[in-house]
Amino acid sequence: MPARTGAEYIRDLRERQGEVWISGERIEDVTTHPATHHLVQSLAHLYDMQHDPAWRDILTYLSPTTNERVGMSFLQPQTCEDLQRRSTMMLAWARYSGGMMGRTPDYLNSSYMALSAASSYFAANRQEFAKNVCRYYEYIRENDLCLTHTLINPQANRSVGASEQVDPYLAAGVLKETDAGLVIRGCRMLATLAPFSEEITVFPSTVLKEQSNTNRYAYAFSIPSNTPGLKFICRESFDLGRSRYDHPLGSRFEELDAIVVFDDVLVPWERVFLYGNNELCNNVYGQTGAVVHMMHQVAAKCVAKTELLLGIACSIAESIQIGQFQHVQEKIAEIIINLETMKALLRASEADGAPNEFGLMTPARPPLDAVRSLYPRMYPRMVEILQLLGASGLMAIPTEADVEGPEGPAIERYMQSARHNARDRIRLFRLAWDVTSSAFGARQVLYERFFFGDPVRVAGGLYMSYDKQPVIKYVQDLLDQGQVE
Ligand SMILES: Cc1cc2nc3c(=O)[nH]c(=O)nc-3n(C[C@H](O)[C@H](O)[C@H](O)COP(=O)(O)OP(=O)(O)OC[C@H]3O[C@@H](n4cnc5c(N)ncnc54)[C@H](O)[C@@H]3O)c2cc1C
Repeated sequence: MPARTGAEYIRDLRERQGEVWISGERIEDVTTHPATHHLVQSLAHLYDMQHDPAWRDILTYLSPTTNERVGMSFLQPQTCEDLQRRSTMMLAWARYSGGMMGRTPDYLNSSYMALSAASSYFAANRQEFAKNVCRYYEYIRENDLCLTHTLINPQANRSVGASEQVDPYLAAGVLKETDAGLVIRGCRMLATLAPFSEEITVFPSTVLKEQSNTNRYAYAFSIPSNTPGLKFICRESFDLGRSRYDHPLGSRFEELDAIVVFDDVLVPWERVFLYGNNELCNNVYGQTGAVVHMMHQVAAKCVAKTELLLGIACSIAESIQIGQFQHVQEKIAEIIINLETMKALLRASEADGAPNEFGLMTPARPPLDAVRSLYPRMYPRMVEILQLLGASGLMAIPTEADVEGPEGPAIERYMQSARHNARDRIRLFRLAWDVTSSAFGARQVLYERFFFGDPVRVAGGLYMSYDKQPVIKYVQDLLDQGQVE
C-alpha cells in the first residue's frame, strides 16, 4: 500500500496497536480511548495531508519499486535539492503542530532511509542483516507505517553498565537464541508515541562498555508493536479531554511516553539488524549517517517550534501593548535571533551537504550538531521569556465554561485587552499557558532538554569528534607569523 490516508492509518492501527497500559487500565482501542484518540486524529491529519492536492507533491514522491506515491521522508537523497525536498516536507508536518509533535513518523522514516543506504555496515556484522535492513526499509516505506523507538536502559544505577545492575535483565537483554530468533527479556526506559505505533525499533544508544563481544545487550532490531510479550506502560496522559479553547495544545498533540517491557519477546531473525558486536552497535547511528538525517528532521521541527513561540510572544506584546518597552523588544529579539539561527543552520546543513561513504547525499553535520546543542538551551529560555511577558496574564485565564457561563459578561468586561475582546485574549493566553505552564508545556521543556541525548554528553561528543586541528594550526601560524616579523 502506498502513502496512507488518515482513515487507513486508523484502520491499520486498530489491528496493529500494542499492549498499552495507562493509569492501571489496558487500552483496548487507542483510536477511541479518551487519553489517546485526539493524537490519533492529529496523526491521521498528517497522513491525509499526503493526499491533499495542495500538499501531495511536497509530501510524497514516486516509489522506485512500485511507482506509487510514498512519503517524502523515505526519499534517499542524491542531491542538495533532494535534501531541501525532504526538509520542506518535514517542515510542513512540523508546522501542523507548531513543532509540538516531535515524533511524527518522518523522524524514524529518515533513520531507516539512511540505515538502508548503509546496508554494507550491517553486512560487516552478518550478510543477512544487510538484507534485513533493506527489506525492512522497503516494508515501512511501501506500507507507510508509524514507528516508535526505544534506546535507553532503565535509570536504576547509572554508575555501572547494564550487566552490573542488580538484575541482569533489568535492561532488556537477549535471554536466548533460538532457530526462530532472539528472545528478549527486560526493559527499556522510554518510547514516545508508543501507543500510536505499529512497529517499535530497538537500537543501542548508550555506549556498550562490556568487554565481551557476545554480550546480551549488543543488538538492534524492529518488531511489530503487537508482538506477544511486548508491553507499553504509559505515563498519565496530559490530554485531559478539555476543549481546544481550554487546552489548545494538550488536547491535540499529546504524544505520550511509555516504558517498554519485554516479557520474553521473540524477535524473528529477519528483523534482527545487529547482534553480538559491541563496536558496530556503538557506532551504528554515527557511521551510517542515520543520526545526521534524524538531526535534519529535528532542525526542521526546531524552526516550526520557534516560529510558534515567536508568534505567541509577538501576539502577547500586541494584545496588551507592551511592545514599546525596551526589555520586551530585547526579549522578543532573542527569539527572532533563535529563529534565524535555526533557519540558517538548517539551510547551511543542506547547502554544504555531500554524499556520505555509502553514496547517500547527507546534510553537513556541524550545523546540525549546533542545532542539537543549542536548542536544549534555547527552548527553556524562550519558554521563560513567554512567562516574563505574559506574567499574571498566564493565570487570568478562565475556562471556556466560564466564558460561556453566568459570569461571562464580567469576564467579557474585565478580561479584554487593548487589541482583543476577552474571549480572544483568553484564547491567546491559554495557548501561552499550554506552552509555558501546563503539564503538557512542562513535558515539552523536558523533551527539548533530553530527547536527543543528555546535553552534557552530547557536548562532550562534539568536543571529541570536532576537527580541531585547523584552528589549532591557525593559532600556531598566527604566533609564528608574529615571530617572523
Ligand atoms: C520527554 C522525553 C521523551 C523521550 N523519548 C524517547 C524516545 O522516544 N525514545 C528513546 O529511546 N528515548 C527517549 N527519551 C530518552 C532520552 O534519550 C534520554 O532522556 C537522554 O538520552 C538522557 O538519558 P537519561 O534520561 O537516561 O538520563 P541519565 O543518563 O539517567 O542522566 C541523568 C543525569 O545524570 C547525568 N549523567 C548520567 N550519566 C552520566 C555520564 N556518564 N556522564 C555525565 N553525566 C551523566 C546526566 O547528565 C543527567 O544530568 C526521552 C526523554 C524525554 C525526557
